[in-house]
Formats: sequence, structure tokens, C-alpha cells
Amino acid sequence: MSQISIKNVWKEYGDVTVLERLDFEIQSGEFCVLVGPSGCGKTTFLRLLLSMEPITRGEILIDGVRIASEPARDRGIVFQRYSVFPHLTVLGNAMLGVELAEAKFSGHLFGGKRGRARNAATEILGRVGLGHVLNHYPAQLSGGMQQRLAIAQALLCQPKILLLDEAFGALDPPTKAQIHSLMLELWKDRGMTVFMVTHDLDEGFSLGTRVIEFGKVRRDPQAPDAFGATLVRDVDLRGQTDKERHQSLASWERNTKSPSVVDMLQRGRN
Ligand SMILES: Nc1ncnc2c1ncn2[C@@H]1O[C@H](COP(=O)(O)OP(=O)(O)OP(=O)(O)O)[C@@H](O)[C@H]1O
Repeated sequence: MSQISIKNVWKEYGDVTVLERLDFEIQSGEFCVLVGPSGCGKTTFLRLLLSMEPITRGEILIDGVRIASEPARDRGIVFQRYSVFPHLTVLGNAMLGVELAEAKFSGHLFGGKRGRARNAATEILGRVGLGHVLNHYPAQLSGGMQQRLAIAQALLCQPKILLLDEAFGALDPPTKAQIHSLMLELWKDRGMTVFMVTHDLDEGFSLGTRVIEFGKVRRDPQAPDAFGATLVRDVDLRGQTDKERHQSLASWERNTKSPSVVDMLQRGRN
């Protein structure tokens, strides 16, 4: 489990400010959901958490220590589009992450290490419901099965923090519901801190212990890229029953102002 501290984080690409003044903490073991309009910087934020991008200003600490400048095994990610390799079997795909982490140059493990990686992969694939298709190739799997494989790949490196970037967005509702249950089980069993980006508020309010929204509060009509998004809403759902979660979602939706109203308020402020 890991506590994440976001301290006055900014992300700029040249003159474009994507994120600004992000300042919040995520407690160990939280299931934190991140929502916000398209293009507001949600994926960029995950990339900062993964150290795939440098932070322009500010810092991110995990358990009080500034995050490493390069991606590390303590942080895993699952993307929306299946990030599996078509030429490898299910078992080969699952083992690949461990092989690349433990044999950086050759990408292959041998002997006892390979046996241990195979056992670990077989175990986790059984856990995500793919134990019966270890020798299948991704093209032989449904979208939901491919996404289970991507989850298994991420979990095999035993991340303390798991990032989900619209990971379930392409799935049909019944498959999505199954993967939600699986995700909640895995999150509870493994005590991970989960950070999930989604556009689906039902999903966010049913899975999360907390829902955070990014959005722009400062705008310059002459320079649309001058200001970035920041944290605009933060709802704690810990301990809520399903009924209370529905009420929290309804209240969130009631409080969501239409873009035109936000723009009017904004113009008044500028
Ligand atoms: N390498 C880059 N150089 C310049 N601008 C970038 C770069 N990467 C992302 N951006 C810009 O950062 C902004 C935020 O993009 P990002 O993908 O993080 O948004 P998002 O909230 O995840 O969007 P969506 O919900 O549509 O996935 C976009 O305007 C994008 O064009």
C-alpha cells in the first residue's frame, strides 16, 4: 500500500499549460477515480505518476519519497486498448512483463527463474479467469478476455499502485460488470492503491472510494493554453452503501453546471 502526495504539480509543454496547482493526497489503499472533460489532462497526470513524463514544477511523493525519474515496477498501468502482444500466447504475454523487468537486456529468463515466472503467471491468469486459455493467442480471445490479460500482466509485477486509464471503456455492459467485480476483489486482496481514469460516472461512483474531478478554473480567451486544469471537485465515498453512492452520484450530477454557465462565471471572473 502506498500513500501518494501531489505537491503543487504543474505540467507544461512549451507554452501550453496542461495541469496546474495540483495539490492533494491519496491515502494508502484508496480506489481513487479521476474524471474531467476530454483533454483536461487526466492521462497526462497518469503519465506523471508513472514517470513517463517529467513534472514541470512541484513534486510527487510515494510514501514520503520523491518518485523515481523512470518507470518502476511499483507502478503498473492498464490502458483502454488491449496492450497485449499478438504473436505471444496468453501465458507468454503474462510472463513478458516479469521477463523484461528481470532480464532487461535479453528479455528472457532461464532455469529456476523462468519456472517461477511461469508459475506466478499461471496463478494470476487463473485468478483473472484465463486459466483455460493459457496457450491461446490474443486474436482468439474476446475483448473482455484481452483486458483480463492486460490486468494480469500489470498485476504480475506486483505494483503497489495500479493505474487504470479508461481500462474498461471499450467493454460491453455485462463484461464490464464482471471485470468490475474482479477488479474490486483484486484491489481488496492485494491492498493496492488504485487510480482510475474514466468518463463513466456510474463506474466511478460504484467502484471508487473517492472521486476527483479535474477542470479549468482560469481561462484567458486570448490565450486558451495559458492555464491548465486543476482539482475542482473531490468526493469521499468511503463506507458508503450502494444506495448512498447512488445519492452521491445524483448530487454530483445536480451540481454539475453546464459548460455555458461555467463559461459565464469564468468571463465574470476574468
Ligand atoms: N507531448 C505533448 N505535447 C504537447 N501537448 C500534449 C502532449 N501530450 C498531451 N498534450 C496535450 O495535453 C492535453 C491533455 O491531454 P490528455 O490526453 O492528458 O487529456 P485527457 O483528459 O486524458 O483526455 P481524454 O479524456 O480525451 O482522454 C491535450 O490538450 C493534449 O493535446
